[in-house]
Formats: sequence, structure tokens, C-alpha cells
Amino acid sequence: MIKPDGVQRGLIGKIINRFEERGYKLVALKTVAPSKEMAERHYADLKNKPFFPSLVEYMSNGAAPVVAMVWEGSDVIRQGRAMLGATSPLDAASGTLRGQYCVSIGRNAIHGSDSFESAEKEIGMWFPQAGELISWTPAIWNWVMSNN
Ligand SMILES: Nc1ncnc2c1ncn2[C@@H]1O[C@H](COP(=O)(O)OP(=O)(O)OP(=O)(O)O)[C@@H](O)[C@H]1O
Repeated sequence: MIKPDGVQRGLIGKIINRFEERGYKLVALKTVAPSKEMAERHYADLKNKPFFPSLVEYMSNGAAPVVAMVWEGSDVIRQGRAMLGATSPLDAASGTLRGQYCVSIGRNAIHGSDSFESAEKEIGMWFPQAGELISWTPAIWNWVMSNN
């Protein structure tokens, strides 16, 4: 998910491009203006953290939407997190998205699911309707993936 600061800063294309160029497949994409309830649900595991109220406010105040995406491909959850870089951009390796574009933990531009279980939960939350995920085969797929 591209968070409101990433959207405001015009980073949507750059972030999508990084995943496309790596060889991942985009199977769902939409802008969403999260309600307070959606933001609370998305970050429910952080509800006891001191920054939780400001995180929820920032995600849901309507200053910018988020871009929810589902990417598919080999090891995409772990590789996607690596491409994002450390949660705190000051710890993020240069060359990662956060290491290249961000300097503040509260404005780290992107969220990535951290496990298969959280990906399943988050996909269900942001893409609840049947048919929102599209199964398709890029024409270049055989040049990205080998069946050997
Ligand atoms: N100390 C903090 N101060 C302010 N915001 C924070 C802090 N720690 C985390 N956050 C915010 O909460 C989000 C979720 O924190 P979490 O620990 O789950 O990290 P993450 O899994 O790398 O991030 P995300 O879930 O957004 O991908 C962070 O991306 C960041 O925006």
C-alpha cells in the first residue's frame, strides 16, 4: 500500500515501477480514502503503541488517499519488504524505496504485508468484493520465470 505521504509526494509511479521492473505481477490496484475504522483495523496490532492515534489520524484524515495493491510472484512478501527497506527510513539501506525516498518513520511512504497470514487478512480487508483480484499472464512471463 502506498500511504498518504507517498501519494502526496507523487511517488505512486516510482513505487509501482520498482515492483514491475523486478518482475512482479500487479493483480489488483485501487485508490481508497480509508475511514478511521479501516485505519484502526489495518493497524490493529499496534493499538497499544503511543503513536497509534496519530498514525490512524494521518491514514484517515482525507488529506490524500492510499493506493492499495496486490502484487504476485515468487517470494513476493519477503522480497517486497526488502524492497521497501527498514520501517525507520534512517535505518533503510540506500537503494530501498524508503532508503531512497524517506527520512521519517511516521512518513515512510509504503506499507507491505509482513507474512502470508497478514497478506491474506489485508487483501480481504482492502479488496473485499469478488473479482477484485485479476488472474492474468503477462506476455513476458516466460522471460521472468523459468519452470526448470
Ligand atoms: N515509533 C514510531 N513513531 C511513529 N510512527 C511509527 C513508529 N513506529 C512505527 N510507526 C508507523 O507505524 C507503521 C507500522 O509499524 P510497524 O512496526 O508495523 O512497521 P512496518 O511493518 O515496517 O510498517 P508497515 O506496517 O507500514 O509496513 C510504520 O510503517 C510507521 O508508519
